[in-house]
Amino acid sequence: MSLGPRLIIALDFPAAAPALALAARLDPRHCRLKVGKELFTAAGPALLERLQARGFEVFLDLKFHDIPNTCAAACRAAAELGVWMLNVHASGGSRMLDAARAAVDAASRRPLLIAVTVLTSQERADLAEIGLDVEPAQQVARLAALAAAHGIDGVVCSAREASALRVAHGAGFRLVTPGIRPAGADTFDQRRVVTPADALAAGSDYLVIGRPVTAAADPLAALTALAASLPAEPV
Ligand SMILES: O=C(O)c1cc(=O)[nH]c(=O)n1[C@@H]1O[C@H](COP(=O)(O)O)[C@@H](O)[C@H]1O
Repeated sequence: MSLGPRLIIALDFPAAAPALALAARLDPRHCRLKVGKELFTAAGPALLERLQARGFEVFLDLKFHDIPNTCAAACRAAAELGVWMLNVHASGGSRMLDAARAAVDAASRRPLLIAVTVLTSQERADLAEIGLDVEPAQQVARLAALAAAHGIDGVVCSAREASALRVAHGAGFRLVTPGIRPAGADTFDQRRVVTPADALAAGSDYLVIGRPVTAAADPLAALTALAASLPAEPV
């Protein structure tokens, strides 16, 4: 099974213009694009249409987390935008996951439905603060098992957890890993970071990369260097 381009560039921009400007320098054969809360709130579905018209597959990262009915309706609306992938929070629980899955299953072009486990910006102390006295890896394993049991296509996690999840859930379970940082790069607010090559070696299917590319003085050069640090795309 070909997974297509493994790199997903996070277009975390405040408006359509800088996002389109970067997309114009990228090749849909080499990467996919992620549109998240900031850009989608600012630019809306029209931007998705423009990116998709340029041949990009889009991960719409709105991390829905709500009562089952509301979450399912949001997933239905997102699927109608023709996106390749969308996500919900696994911690919304099994009834929410079932409702989200039923909504995407009914779509004419079914997107991949991915569940966010523990945000890559969180470490043990962040979980303790919200009443979870566990290591992130343990909570990720729990939430991934819940997602898998409810027919979700995969999870967002740190690549630190990827090898254990690959063993637990097998080859078809998509592992989407943000918190990717080339060695020595600024981690910013991320905590569970992994280098691009280590993330792939650990079994990540897709590497989500934002600021190491988008905040670089020359984003294209940063992306080229990053891609060069990886083994050739498997086909
Ligand atoms: O769902 C996501 O994409 C996501 C989940 C997560 O646990 N951590 C995480 O960083 N993300 C997103 O991945 C991107 C990472 O961006 P950088 O930290 O700039 O590389 C951001 O757009 C985040 O919203």
